[in-house]
Amino acid sequence: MSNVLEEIVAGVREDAAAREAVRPLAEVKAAALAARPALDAFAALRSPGVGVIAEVKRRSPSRGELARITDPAWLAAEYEAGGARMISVLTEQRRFGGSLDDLDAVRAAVRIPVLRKDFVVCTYQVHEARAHGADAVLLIVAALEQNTLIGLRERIESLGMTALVEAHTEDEASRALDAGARVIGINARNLRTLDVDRSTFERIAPGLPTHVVKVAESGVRGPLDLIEYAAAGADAVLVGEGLVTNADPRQALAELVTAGAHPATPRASR
Ligand SMILES: O=C(O)c1ccccc1NCC(=O)[C@H](O)[C@H](O)COP(=O)(O)O
Repeated sequence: MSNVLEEIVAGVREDAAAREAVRPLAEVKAAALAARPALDAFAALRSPGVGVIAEVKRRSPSRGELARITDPAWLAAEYEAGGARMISVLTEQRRFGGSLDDLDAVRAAVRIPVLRKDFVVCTYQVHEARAHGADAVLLIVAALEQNTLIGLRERIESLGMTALVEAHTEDEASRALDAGARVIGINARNLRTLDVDRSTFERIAPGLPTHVVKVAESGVRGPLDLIEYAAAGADAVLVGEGLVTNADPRQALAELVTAGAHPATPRASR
């Protein structure tokens, strides 16, 4: 694990333990079972065109403060109106400024699937995601032992949600496949240097089987970046900074969606 990832995960474990001390697992499990059934994020990502997963992202280790998001529900509704396939909500608090309150607000504001984007390392967080209305949950291969990765993926899917399994290298992509992932994100952000290298996707994605949904994560700042990822086989892109720093996120999103639906993109008619 890189140092940044290790530090983030250590904080996440402490915070999850603190929440569990207040609201025990049994209670969260009951709330997850009582929640409205999860929407089918897998189907949403497989529909024609290159989909956009639009992220609610306040700040990050690599870029510091990105945007003062005072109303995540408004932002998510703008994303939905612009044509987003799914909303990604960063719920990690210490380094990204997110929270489960953001997840609640976004869930209540949109009809499309919502992803809990966090550093998920235990089953408590998975049940918590469902209890707060998430339809999909991110799992980062680099943060997890293989048996834990398999267990968490199975738990996510047993609750009707979709696991987006994130890889940064060929080895991690093959671990994601071995763990049974149906949706694999290739993140172009190197977790040691935090630099973004979009060629990571074109290096790794062609090695993945066609039945796997491929999500290109990080580094999309405009339609040309989406087109580049689409040419390399992306089914969807995950975009944070390029949207939250734009004065008109709905318009910025709509421009990406238009590019993703263009007949020249490989997925436009699929
Ligand atoms: O964004 C970071 O600095 C970061 C650092 C360490 C671990 C994860 C990090 N980001 C999470 C993400 O994967 C991005 O938020 C997501 O892919 C969107 O990226 P971007 O469009 O470049 O904001």
